[in-house]
Amino acid sequence: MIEVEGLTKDYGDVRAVDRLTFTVRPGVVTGFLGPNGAGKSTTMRMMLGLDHPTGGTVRIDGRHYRQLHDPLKTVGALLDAKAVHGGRSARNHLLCLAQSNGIPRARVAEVLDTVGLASVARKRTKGFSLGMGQRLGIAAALLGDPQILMFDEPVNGLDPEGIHWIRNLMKDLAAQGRTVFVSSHLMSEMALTAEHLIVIGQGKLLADTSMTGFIRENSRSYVRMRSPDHERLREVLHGAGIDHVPAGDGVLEVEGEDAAHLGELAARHQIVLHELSSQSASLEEAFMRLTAQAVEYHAHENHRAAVPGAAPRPDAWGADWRRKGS
Ligand SMILES: Nc1ncnc2c1ncn2[C@@H]1O[C@H](COP(=O)(O)OP(=O)(O)OP(=O)(O)O)[C@@H](O)[C@H]1O
Repeated sequence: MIEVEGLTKDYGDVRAVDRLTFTVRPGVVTGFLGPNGAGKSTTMRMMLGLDHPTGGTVRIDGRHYRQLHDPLKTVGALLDAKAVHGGRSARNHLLCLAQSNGIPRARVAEVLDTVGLASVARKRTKGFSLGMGQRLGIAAALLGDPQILMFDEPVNGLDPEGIHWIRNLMKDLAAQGRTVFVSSHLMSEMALTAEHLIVIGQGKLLADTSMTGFIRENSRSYVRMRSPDHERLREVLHGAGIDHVPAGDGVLEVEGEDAAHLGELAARHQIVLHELSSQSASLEEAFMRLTAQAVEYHAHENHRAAVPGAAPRPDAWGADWRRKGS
């Protein structure tokens, strides 16, 4: 397992990671979520001994990364898929890694096969597509057959087939009893992949919970009602002491009541309904609600999404979650 305790990283005046404490356990895929600039990559780099913490510790199977006898056989990582020498073939890249880490050559063919790159193994990697590069990075992570795997944004830029493949691979690795820690900004993807979640914002831990618990605790369930007799419906709801919020287009949103009760109430007052539907928030909404105050980079047109207490705006997702500097 991976144990993070009080992990802190300052870059000058910027506190990128702020006293993080959590444990990543084997047997499940653990998703690592956070807005751009939340500190995910910095945390992963510190886990792998690539950055020095300002404070705190990371233990991998009880040891610091630098104390591991066979690092590649203990923990495999995909951090930056582009960090490959473009002049080398995929096979040679992996052979070099295998040789310098005491891994049998035969393992190279195995992992190339696992990631579906066997047919292009002798091609230079500089001609590789983004997806092929990601697959090669994953092959390198799997090379030492490690029990612990860390992937930073593994589905970035992949097509649906590639995303589907990585999702199944993560689940298979976890089902084999391995520890799988994966960061992503694709919430919908994480909902399909991860069973446990670590959520951070501005370097701080916001949630350490199961996926179902996270959605239950942070999402909002409500009923959408729409009637041609909008004003009268509002009066009836008001008269019954039921809070409701107009959501545009004649829609009213009601929290804390079930749809059947609201439908019967409308029927008793002979109010025609054009819509009566129970809504429960997706992971995207839950995540945006939780991190609304910790989002570092906002789209200009959607400030509302980051205002504390403002209603979540899933439609603002793509804009809010653009990479810094893009
Ligand atoms: N080498 C560095 N020097 C100075 N500041 C840095 C450095 N690396 C990261 N930071 C800052 O630390 C904070 C966390 O960055 P980090 O890249 O870890 O976040 P992230 O969650 O991985 O973001 P993203 O999703 O955009 O990749 C940001 O404010 C970033 O600007």
